Amino acid sequence: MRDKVLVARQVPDAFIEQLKQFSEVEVWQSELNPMPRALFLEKSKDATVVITTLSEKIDQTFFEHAKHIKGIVNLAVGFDNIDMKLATENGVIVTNTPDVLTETTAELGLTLMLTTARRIVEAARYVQEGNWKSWGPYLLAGKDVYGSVVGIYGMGSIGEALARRLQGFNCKILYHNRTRKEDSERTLNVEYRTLDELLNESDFVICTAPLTEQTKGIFNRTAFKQMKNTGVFINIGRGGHVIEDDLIEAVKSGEILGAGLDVVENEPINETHPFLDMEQIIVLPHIGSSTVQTRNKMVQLCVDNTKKILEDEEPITPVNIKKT
Ligand SMILES: NC(=O)C1=CN([C@@H]2O[C@H](COP(=O)(O)OP(=O)(O)OC[C@H]3O[C@@H](n4cnc5c(N)ncnc54)[C@H](O)[C@@H]3O)[C@@H](O)[C@H]2O)C=CC1
Ligand SMILES: CC(=O)C(=O)O
Repeated sequence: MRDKVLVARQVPDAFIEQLKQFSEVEVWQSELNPMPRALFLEKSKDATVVITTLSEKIDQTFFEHAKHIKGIVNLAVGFDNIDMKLATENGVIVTNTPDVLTETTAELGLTLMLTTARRIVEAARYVQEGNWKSWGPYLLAGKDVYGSVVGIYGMGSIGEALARRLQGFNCKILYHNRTRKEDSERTLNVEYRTLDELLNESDFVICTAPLTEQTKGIFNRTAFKQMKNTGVFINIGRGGHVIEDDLIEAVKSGEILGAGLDVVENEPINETHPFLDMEQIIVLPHIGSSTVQTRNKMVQLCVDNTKKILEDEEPITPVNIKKT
């Protein structure tokens, strides 16, 4: 019998055709809505590989259902949806999609900085709503990215790609990372700081770290208090890095100027979320990697990783188990 691959998010047909060349395939037919949890668990029962997104939680319940599972192929570089300890204990290979999305996500990070600093969303809405009758409130509202001090929290692939872009804006670039990166300091002209120093000194603080037990809730009341009153917080990491009530309080009380968020804690949010009442908080619907070219590269990498796992070969981008 052929192995079954369960694809939990609709992807272009050409990729499904590739998968069908070496496996049975079941696909959740919606690009927009995640596969319902009960259905995902049911369909995982006879799957050898599942191709997942951040919506699919891979936990104890999953492993109780997916008795034949060999690989979890995550359509994302972040894998905080997966209990890695359990996966490894169960001998299950996990793969992700590093590198192919780095430049696109950094580009979105820079876009979000510029958008937030120059208040592009509110200014465009002001015109759309027919309010541009005289030189309005946005004439004196912007903040320069050019020449500013930018603190990058998490100097990995995306952090470095962002640093390269910010050089063109003549920024002083500070970073905080789990381990100090002396090579990057030399090649990218970035300076290491403790997190406290980074928060104190930066005009923009941008989070590009993975969500882990150590980074969860790191942007909280204490952190925002350390930032400049004119400081802007940008998050392209994960919503879980931020205590959202503390961010709202920090912006309302003027402890920081504003925030641009590509990610929030419970995605998607609806119009009742308090962020959406606040002009100085811009929220995007988690589109860091969302260009057609990059999403296609991510899916192709998932197909290639799946094939390797089914052929008992080392996958291209494993997160945990390496064959010796
Ligand atoms: N908004 C979006 O659409 C996207 C968001 N992401 C997020 O960005 C994250 C980073 O992606 P990459 O740069 O490709 O990963 P990466 O693994 O290349 O870089 C992560 C960096 O964070 C550092 N780090 C880990 N724990 C830390 C800690 N406790 N304190 C300080 N630094 C720490 C690591 O040492 C590493 O340098 C992903 O895990 C994901 O959560 C990634 C892609 C798209
Ligand atoms: C899309 C995303 O958030 C990731 O690749 O981690």
